[in-house]
Amino acid sequence: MSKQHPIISVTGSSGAGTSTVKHTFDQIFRREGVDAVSVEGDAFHRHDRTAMKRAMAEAETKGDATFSHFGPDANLLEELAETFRQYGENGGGRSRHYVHDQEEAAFYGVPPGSFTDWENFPAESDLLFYEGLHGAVVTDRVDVAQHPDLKIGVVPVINLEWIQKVQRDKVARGYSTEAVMNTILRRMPDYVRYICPQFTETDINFQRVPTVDTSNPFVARWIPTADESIVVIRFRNPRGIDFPYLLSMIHDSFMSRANSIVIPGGKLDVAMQLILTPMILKLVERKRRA
Ligand SMILES: Nc1ncnc2c1ncn2[C@@H]1O[C@H](COP(=O)(O)OP(=O)(O)OP(=O)(O)O)[C@@H](O)[C@H]1O
Ligand SMILES: O=C(CO)[C@H](O)[C@H](O)COP(=O)(O)O
Repeated sequence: MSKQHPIISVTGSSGAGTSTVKHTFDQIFRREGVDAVSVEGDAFHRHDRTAMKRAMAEAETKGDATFSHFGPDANLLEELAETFRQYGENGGGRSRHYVHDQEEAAFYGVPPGSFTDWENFPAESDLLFYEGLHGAVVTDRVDVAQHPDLKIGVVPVINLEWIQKVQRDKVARGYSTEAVMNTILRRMPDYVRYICPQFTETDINFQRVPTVDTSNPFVARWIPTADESIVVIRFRNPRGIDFPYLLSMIHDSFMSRANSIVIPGGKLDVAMQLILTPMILKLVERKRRA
């Protein structure tokens, strides 16, 4: 945590919607004139796609069929924690991009499945914004969660998360349903051990819940729309959250617990703006005063 160089982390599983939520943050940053350095969690994968396949095959020869991108050994979590620590100390650090598909390859100029070179952060920025798998992770070797000043969880209920992953991986990344199912199965132990526990570390969780039948996510032909879902927003510490204001601004919202508000799916963007803008401004004002 740092007054001078604050960090916001948005954490979610693969397909949860963290990249989508980044657009909402980008809008807030642009509108409020906040200069944010962006870090994608995939930049801290340990291996490129070819090396990852090799590492998975090697693990399998040793009887481990669950080596995955969700776990600590497939990622540079120490480096991620060190990047957060360094940014908090002096605003410095570096990142890179993991290129998933042809479109990104055309943009970054390196083939799908590879990394761009590491690049240093610009000399001046207002805050660091992380979006990815491990923004609030704690393992026996590393504590990433201690660094961000604001931690957000993006956590659709699991059937919906799988539908989002299957559709995105098939349409945008060219994988078959079978291949995505195998990835989900491989990652399950790490999902339980390293992804889920993060959502007790986060300050606010946004959990999208479909209101249509998603009981077999592997045959769904489209992602339930905003109108076909509700969102549960849960605050770890509800003190200081102006619930009457949120309830009055978000039509058809209601409190389901003392620290949780439920909103119609179509109001997610406006709810995020109402909730997050004052929090972001507080961090930036604290920085400018420090
Ligand atoms: N609130 C939402 N409503 C409808 N569709 C959504 C929503 N959030 C995400 N999606 C869809 O789900 C898919 C996955 O979302 P996204 O790419 O943002 O996930 P991600 O968490 O960034 O995944 P990864 O870490 O694997 O890149 C996309 O097709 C996206 O359009
Ligand atoms: O979404 C992911 C993690 O957030 C991807 O599964 C990971 O980045 C590896 O990608 P690929 O399987 O396309 O090489």
